[in-house]
Amino acid sequence: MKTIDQALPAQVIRLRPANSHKGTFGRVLIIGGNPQYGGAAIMAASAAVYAGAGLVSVATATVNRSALHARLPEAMMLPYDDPSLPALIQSVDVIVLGPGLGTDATAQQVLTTTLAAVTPEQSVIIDGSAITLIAQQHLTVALPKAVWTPHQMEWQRLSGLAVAQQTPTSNAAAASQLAGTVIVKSHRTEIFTAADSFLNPLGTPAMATGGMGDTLTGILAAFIAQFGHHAGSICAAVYTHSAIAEQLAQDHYVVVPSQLIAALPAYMAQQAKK
Ligand SMILES: NC(=O)C1=CN([C@@H]2O[C@H](COP(=O)(O)OP(=O)(O)OC[C@H]3O[C@@H](n4cnc5c(N)ncnc54)[C@H](O)[C@@H]3O)[C@@H](O)[C@H]2O)[C@@H](O)CC1
Ligand SMILES: Nc1ncnc2c1ncn2[C@@H]1O[C@H](COP(=O)(O)OP(=O)(O)O)[C@@H](O)[C@H]1O
Ligand SMILES: [Mg+2]
Repeated sequence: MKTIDQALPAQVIRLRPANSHKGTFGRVLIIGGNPQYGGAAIMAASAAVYAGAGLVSVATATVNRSALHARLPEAMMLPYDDPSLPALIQSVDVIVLGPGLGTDATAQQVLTTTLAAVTPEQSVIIDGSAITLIAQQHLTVALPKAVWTPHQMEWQRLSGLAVAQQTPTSNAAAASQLAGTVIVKSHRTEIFTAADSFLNPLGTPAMATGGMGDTLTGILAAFIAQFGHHAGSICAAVYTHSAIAEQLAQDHYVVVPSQLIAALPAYMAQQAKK
């Protein structure tokens, strides 16, 4: 397993070309946020906007509309049970499926609609409740550009490996059974691509607070949208999330996801100039 190099974010995060527009930096769609977990979709969308995605939309429960618009006017919104969801899905480059989606019948319907609408060219980050639903039903997801982001409990559900059995070797074997890339999140996150595996050397217990993983999905989506779907972008996104948290944790007991999100543009400008 390779350790992610501290020079990687500067290699991946580039200065923006002068001749560019919002379309240059990719279209991201966040699908999640039921009436109980609207904040998860808002944090994922905020992270995508602040990490530089060109256009960000959110498909979420209707009740979250005002909160989303008040908190993040840059994002567009569609109710996740709207009949035009498949058309919206097909118009974007990167989809985040699952933060705060929940596991009830509505969530199941949204999952089914989304998996039927996505194409193999699209990057799909599968997180949170979507992982739990897919694991419960033993669904096979054959998307080559899937990026799975389970925490250890979600990974237990998906892989069948109890948390105590989640060693790098057994994680790699289980990850190879899934299409795409698997990010097994823990205090030292591991990343498994088809060809390689990587260890994130950063991260702090100040990150152990609800919404931190929702935030990672937005950063991943924005990095893939801007810098391409490859191991470098994915590892740089994971590293950036933890690097900013470590900086903030020097003088903050807990790193609040919204605070990490607000720090993204400055961190990225610094890396782009290197
Ligand atoms: N503000 C919000 O709206 C929030 C919504 N959330 C959403 O709530 C839904 C349920 O997710 P949960 O993760 O809470 O529930 P899960 O049922 O998936 O996880 C249950 C528990 O697993 C335990 N656990 C063991 N090892 C862990 C590890 N390494 N990392 C994280 N947890 C570990 C934790 O105690 C956690 O509460 C997801 O859709 C998620 O996106 C959460 O992200 C929390 C914040
Ligand atoms: N003690 C810790 N040390 C390092 N990183 C942590 C620690 N606790 C949590 N994290 C990171 O925070 C994120 C938590 O993700 P997740 O549990 O999905 O959060 P949520 O679903 O509440 O948004 C992961 O990226 C994980 O690696
Ligand atoms: Mg999570």
